[in-house]
Amino acid sequence: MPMFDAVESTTHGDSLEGSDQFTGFPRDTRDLPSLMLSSCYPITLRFVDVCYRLKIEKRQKGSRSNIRRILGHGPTHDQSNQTSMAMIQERTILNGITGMVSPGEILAILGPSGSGKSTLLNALAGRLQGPGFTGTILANNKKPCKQTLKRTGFVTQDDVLYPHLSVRETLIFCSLLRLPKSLSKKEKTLVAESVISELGLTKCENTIIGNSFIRGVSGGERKRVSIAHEMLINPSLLILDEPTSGLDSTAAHRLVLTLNSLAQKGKTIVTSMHQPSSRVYHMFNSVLVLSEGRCLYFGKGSESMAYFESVGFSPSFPMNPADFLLDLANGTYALIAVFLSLL
Ligand SMILES: Nc1ncnc2c1ncn2[C@@H]1O[C@H](COP(=O)(O)OP(=O)(O)OP(=O)(O)O)[C@@H](O)[C@H]1O
Repeated sequence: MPMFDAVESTTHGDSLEGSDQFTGFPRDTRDLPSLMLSSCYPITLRFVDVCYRLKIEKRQKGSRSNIRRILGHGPTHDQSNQTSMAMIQERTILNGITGMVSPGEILAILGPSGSGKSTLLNALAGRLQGPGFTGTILANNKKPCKQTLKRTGFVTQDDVLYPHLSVRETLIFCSLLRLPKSLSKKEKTLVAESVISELGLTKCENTIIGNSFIRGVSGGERKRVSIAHEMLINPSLLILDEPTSGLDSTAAHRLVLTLNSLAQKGKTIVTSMHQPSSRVYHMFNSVLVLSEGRCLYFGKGSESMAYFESVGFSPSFPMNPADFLLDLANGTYALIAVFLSLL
């Protein structure tokens, strides 16, 4: 891809000649803003057999005594003995998830609530550790190193932004905090301004963020600010947890168009999504459908319907592929349980 020309020679290395180790920004910052959004170090992300198991304490009679404790009526001796009879149960949150996504592509993780989307995104971002986590995650065929993790932007479901700052103040403030010391204050401000323009936030740059008590930017603009916040570090891999939740179909479409334009610039994008419209669905290069922690489908979004038709599942009338996949993942079709048990 032409936009990778600047880094082609270091495709699998972790040193970017002539650029900052932290951000991949060019050291020569004369044309910093435009360069920062157009060049990035390509990351191909592969994940193989990702599993996550949790040990969960299942209390047999504890819930009642817990309520009594909250209400200030401490448990009796007998009840406290019952509480201690807790059973440890193992729960599988992710079960053998495999897939990959390349620079320039959007991988969408679809699935009903509780199917493991956020857990998988956390795993891909290197935020999931502990004995319950197994499997392999590779960035450019290597275990992600510190530099790769620094080039990973993670937009969480619940963004934490300062309600009293304007969009512009928020991004300049974050830019001053997050960008390396090698850049001057003026350069950091330029980076923030360029991100504001890239994310289509110019119109509301002087509006305060706000919260449920103070009126501020709209829900869609707020999501864009969260993405802009991560864009400040010029990530090669951008992971987003439900970036369209709470948005209407048009705002969601606009936001995914923005993600698409970021992907076109060579970024690798992984996003979870609850209920994409069909026009949003068609913008995904690949789709991974989760159902109770298992992978129901991984492949091109455009081929999912043909695949399910080939194994005996097809809707009785034309419908949005995303709705159909979610119906399948929710077990709406009786035979899907049998199909899942064969996976
Ligand atoms: N640390 C934890 N302790 C107990 N249960 C957990 C933990 N982490 C995840 N889970 C459970 O794992 C399941 C998957 O959670 P996850 O947040 O990944 O789902 P999700 O698909 O992102 O859901 P949503 O769309 O509602 O955000 C849920 O049932 C959740 O309760």
